[in-house]
Amino acid sequence: MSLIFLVGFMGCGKTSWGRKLAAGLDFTFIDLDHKLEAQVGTTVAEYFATHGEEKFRLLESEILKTTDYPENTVVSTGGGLPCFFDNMDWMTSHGQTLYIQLSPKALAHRLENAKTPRPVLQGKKGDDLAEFIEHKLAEREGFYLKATHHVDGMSMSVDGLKEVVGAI
Ligand SMILES: Nc1ncnc2c1ncn2[C@@H]1O[C@H](COP(=O)(O)OP(=O)(O)O)[C@@H](O)[C@H]1O
Ligand SMILES: O=C(O)C1=C[C@@H](OP(=O)(O)O)[C@@H](O)[C@H](O)C1
Ligand SMILES: [Mg+2]
Repeated sequence: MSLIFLVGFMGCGKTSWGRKLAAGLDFTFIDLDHKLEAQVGTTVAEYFATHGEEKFRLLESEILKTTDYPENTVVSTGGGLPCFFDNMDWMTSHGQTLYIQLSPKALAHRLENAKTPRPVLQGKKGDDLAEFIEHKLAEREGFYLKATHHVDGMSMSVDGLKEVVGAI
């Protein structure tokens, strides 16, 4: 049973790399935000707006822990998931965890241009966004660093990721 959880800040590439890595390994791909959206029938942003962050955190944790994962699966998590409850410990005890590390500057650049709205960012732009990311990443990175493997988000490739997974 190989279960690989991708963790990291919003915009580091968990969803896009997760899909590519799963295809490269011939694994199943699950994005927990997509799973939540399918379950509640709205987008993450709409769910936040209607029910608030606290309910979202409870639901994403429940989905993480109750999903019936197929044998070989790459799981992309939401950027906040490792930082709530015992979610990070749960992932490290149920599979391998891989932190996609990116600088606040690179994250700000991606999130400024991202199509999917991130409610946690509250529509921030420019310097406000950059400052917010720096603080939020500092707050969250201790959780991400608990991951068993760390990869540089700027110099990633599917083959490089496969090598890391092979080593696992
Ligand atoms: N390797 C990359 N280089 C540049 N931009 C990227 C790369 N991977 C993802 N992006 C962009 O960054 C944004 C966030 O990617 P996504 O996979 O949704 O990240 P996450 O799931 O970690 O929030 C998207 O707009 C995507 O197009
Ligand atoms: O960092 C966060 O708190 C969040 C990250 C999002 O996922 P991505 O990291 O895939 O953007 C999504 O779960 C939600 O908007 C909250
Ligand atoms: Mg994502």
